[in-house]
Parts: sequence; structure tokens; C-alpha cells
Amino acid sequence: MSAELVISNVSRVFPGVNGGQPVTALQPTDLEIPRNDFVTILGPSGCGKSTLLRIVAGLDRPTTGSVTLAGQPVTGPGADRGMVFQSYTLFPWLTIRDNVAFGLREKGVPEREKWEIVDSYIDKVGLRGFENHWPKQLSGGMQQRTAIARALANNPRILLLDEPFGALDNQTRGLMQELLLGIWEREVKTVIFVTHDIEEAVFMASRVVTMTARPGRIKSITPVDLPHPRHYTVKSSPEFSALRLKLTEEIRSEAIMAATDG
Ligand SMILES: Nc1ncnc2c1ncn2[C@@H]1O[C@H](COP(=O)(O)OP(=O)(O)OP(=O)(O)O)[C@@H](O)[C@H]1O
Repeated sequence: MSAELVISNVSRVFPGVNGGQPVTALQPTDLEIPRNDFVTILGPSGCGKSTLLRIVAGLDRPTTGSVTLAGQPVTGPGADRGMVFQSYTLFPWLTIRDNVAFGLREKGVPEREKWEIVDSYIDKVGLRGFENHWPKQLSGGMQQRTAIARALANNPRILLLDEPFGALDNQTRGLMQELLLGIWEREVKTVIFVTHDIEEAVFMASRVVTMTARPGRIKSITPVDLPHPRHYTVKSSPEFSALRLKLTEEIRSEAIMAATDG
């Protein structure tokens, strides 16, 4: 059976600004993601993680290569891909409930069904009681929970998350990891999750993809065979520590290169 998402020979070169040199953001990259896989992408700053995710989202076009989702070429953004970014991207003029309903309204889902779906996702992310609040009345963690509910309510084929917990404090971040993983364990979705954080990458993933320093390409793919449901206490297990150590060593040399580059 063919993979759900196929990234084939995808590279991205940005033209130079004001006659400057072109910037290679991503070297030719191949990656196949089976249905219901949870892949985390880990790499030093500037290695092209966001560029790759934006190409899968259809927000940017590759210089070479192609992306197919369920056999269909990706040529632009679509409701089959749900995005969550690091910065809070809720619509400030809509309540939490209307934010979560946004994609369903666009799709023309009948009213009753729409609100049933919206309310079930508001429950799943623990925002019952805040439905009629405005985004600015919510903490960063609550805003990201809304963004996750908004993406999932659309029932996308794949969920794409770019450092979704990067702006949160450590406590909130840990809780958000458990929340998202719990939803994935119950609903099973194909997910790509970009992060700088090794512990987060291991905790969430069924496979961790590491990237080299800029211009990035895939350096390794590490399966994470820790059992589900995963509780945060798994982070102190010997298996978890071994994976963290392996990935720390891999990423360290890349981070040093990135830090000393240019
Ligand atoms: N629109 C653009 N025009 C020119 N260069 C770009 C553009 N977008 C990204 N780049 C460059 O491409 C490289 C990869 O950027 P990208 O944002 O994909 O990296 P990243 O791994 O997501 O970094 P970070 O972890 O810091 O977010 C960087 O050197 C960046 O400056």
C-alpha cells in the first residue's frame, strides 16, 4: 500500500534579495509517511523545517520535486491539511466557538452537525466554559488548544504543526503534549510535528526525523517504540533516556555547525 504522504525530491531555493546569492533552504528531500503515523521533525534553527512543512501545507512551492497526499498532488492549501503555527493565529474578532467552527462554516456543514462537532472538540481540548470568550481573554496555552480544536474539527487527512508549543512555559508545554498525544491515541491521525525540543520530539513521535544544519536534508529516522497510552512518567524511563541521548548526539553536531555558520 502506498504511503499517505509522499515527499519526493523536494528542495527549495529562495532567490537572492537585491542581487544577492540565492538561499538554499532545503536540499532534495524524500520522506514517506504512512497513514496514522506521528512524525516529529527535529533540527537546528534555519535547517528548513518550516520550509518543508509550508510546502506540504501548500503555502509554498518546491523548487524541485513534488508532494502527494493520498495520491493527490499538493498544489496549494486545502482543507485536507490542518495547520497549527507557533504564533497564535486565532481570528481575534471571533469567539472561541466561532473560531473552532470556522472551517466547518467554510465547508457548508449544516448548522446542527457543525455545532455538535465544534462542541465535541471544545470538550476534547478542555475549553468548556470558555466558548464565548474572545481569544485575547485566553492564556497562550488556551489559545493553542483552540487552534488545535479548530484544525481537528475540520477532520483533515493530516495535521501539520510548526513548533505549536514553542511559545509556552514548560509546565503548560508538558500538559499540551499530553493533551495532543491523548487525542492522537484516541482518534488516530497522520501528524507532522516540527520542534526544536528533543524530549518533546521523542515523547510525541512514532518516528523522529532529524535534519542536518542549513541547507537541511534528512539525516536520520528513528522509530520510537515506547508503548501507548504514553504518560509523562515515560520521560524518566531508561528507554526514553537512551533515545534522548542518541538524538542529542545527532543534533549536537548539527547545532554546532548552525551556530558557527556565517
Ligand atoms: N521567504 C524566504 N526568503 C528567503 N529566505 C528564506 C525564506 N524563508 C526561509 N528562508 C531561509 O531558509 C532557511 C530555512 O528556513 P526555515 O524557516 O525553513 O528554517 P527552520 O528550520 O524552520 O528554522 P527555525 O527552527 O529557526 O524556525 C533559513 O536560512 C531562512 O532564512
